[in-house]
Amino acid sequence: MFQIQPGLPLVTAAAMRSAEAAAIAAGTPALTLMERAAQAAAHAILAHLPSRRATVLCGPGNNGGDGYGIAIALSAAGVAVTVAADAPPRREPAATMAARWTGPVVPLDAAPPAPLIIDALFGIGLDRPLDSASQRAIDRLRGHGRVVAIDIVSGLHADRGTALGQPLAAELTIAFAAPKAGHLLADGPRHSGRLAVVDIGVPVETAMMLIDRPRLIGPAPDAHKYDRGWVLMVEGKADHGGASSLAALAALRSGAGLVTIAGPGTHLPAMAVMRRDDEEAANLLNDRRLGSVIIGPGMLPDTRARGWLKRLTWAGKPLVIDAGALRLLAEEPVGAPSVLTPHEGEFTQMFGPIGDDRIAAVQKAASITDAVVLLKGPTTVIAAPDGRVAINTHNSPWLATAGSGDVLAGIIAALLAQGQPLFEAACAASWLHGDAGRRMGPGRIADDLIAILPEVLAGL
Ligand SMILES: NC(=O)C1=CN([C@@H]2O[C@H](COP(=O)(O)OP(=O)(O)OC[C@H]3O[C@@H](n4cnc5c(N)ncnc54)[C@H](O)[C@@H]3O)[C@@H](O)[C@H]2O)[C@@H](O)CC1
Ligand SMILES: [K+]
Repeated sequence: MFQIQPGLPLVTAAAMRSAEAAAIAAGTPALTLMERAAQAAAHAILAHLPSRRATVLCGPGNNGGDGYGIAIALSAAGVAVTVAADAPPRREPAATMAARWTGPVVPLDAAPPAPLIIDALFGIGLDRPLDSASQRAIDRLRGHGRVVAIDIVSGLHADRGTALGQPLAAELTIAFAAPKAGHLLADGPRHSGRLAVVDIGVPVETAMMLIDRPRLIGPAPDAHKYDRGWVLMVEGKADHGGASSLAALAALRSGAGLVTIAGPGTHLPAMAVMRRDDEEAANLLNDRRLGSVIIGPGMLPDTRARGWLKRLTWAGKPLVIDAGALRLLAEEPVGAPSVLTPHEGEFTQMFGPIGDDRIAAVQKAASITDAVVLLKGPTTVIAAPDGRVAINTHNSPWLATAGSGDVLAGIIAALLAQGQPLFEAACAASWLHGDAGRRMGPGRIADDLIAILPEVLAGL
């Protein structure tokens, strides 16, 4: 039913450097790349934040070189530009670019406030906290002009998004060739402003992507309810029953044809949901029409949960393992193809502290568990054991509400039951869940997220 778009490629600093090296080896001189970058950035600046006066902060490396190139292009377009730099770059191609600039240059400590401030101090080469001269210039200009960051806000770690110092938050970031992971993680989103990606003729190859809107293909005219996916929800504790109901309903609302709840309770969250006791439900695992299983919402790590995980390992159906069931994985790894959906607390309990490098932490977890791991949070990171990584920023703080995770588990299970591969299902579900969140507002609860899902699907 869904076609998952590959998404926008995302790069680390290392991937960007090898793409650049490949472009240079294929015959494009580094100076040409810098000229293209500067032209494209100046063009974007004139289009998005036109101004008659600008200060360009130029650093010691190629990001600084881009800054000189931008200064040249903006001056040619009639903007009064002052470059602020403590010394011109010494390495090529930045040195050549800087030598072409014949306009005013002042030391960083004298950088004049201007309606437009262009931050070309450091790009993907920043490897330590901002030096004191750069930090002072940034602090002095903060609040004294609209800021455009070149490639990445100076002072953000290109791979982790963590702030190395107190960077100048930008209104617009112009990224070359591809977004960097650092734009989207940790401190990245609140410092980067709008992100404009400009083409400089450097093709990037990467196993990392920014999740994009999935495409919905309606059911075939002769589709049977089983073709639309049959999900089994292993119910949690009766007094946590709400979690299972939310997951079951979310699976139905995101397109599953049929949902069966396994457990001794009596509550049915919708007319279309069937209930079977544990023994009957275990037999369903032999039915080849059963597409996926959710285990964990509302569940305690007890004997029943352990029994189910054993059965599920043996059955081999695609699983969504969430909440209570995650805690059991340390004692009993699950052999079936799985998507694990921990929040930060659960992740830390399972794998130890996340640390600064969120992507590396999730990649490691995927490799240890041989499962797709989806780490929930303001920026969701998903990793597959084969090394693929996806980041989802299409979300909303309204998603931080009780039961929201159960809804996500239900959406993933519906997509798995429809035959989507694990990684793709997790990526698309994360986007759909985020889109529902964006349609929420004050006073809404997880039940409303489910009610919004048809609207989300209709908007695809
Ligand atoms: N990758 C590409 O294909 C292209 C990259 N370009 C630009 O090149 C940039 C990368 O250039 P570089 O590798 O020269 O790196 P940067 O310009 O980001 O900075 C590296 C320089 O800063 C120094 N440095 C690092 N951290 C510091 C700190 N905290 N305090 C003081 N000095 C510090 C380093 O020793 C080095 O001299 C990109 O971000 C982009 O702006 C563009 O010119 C176009 C092509
Ligand atoms: K920069």
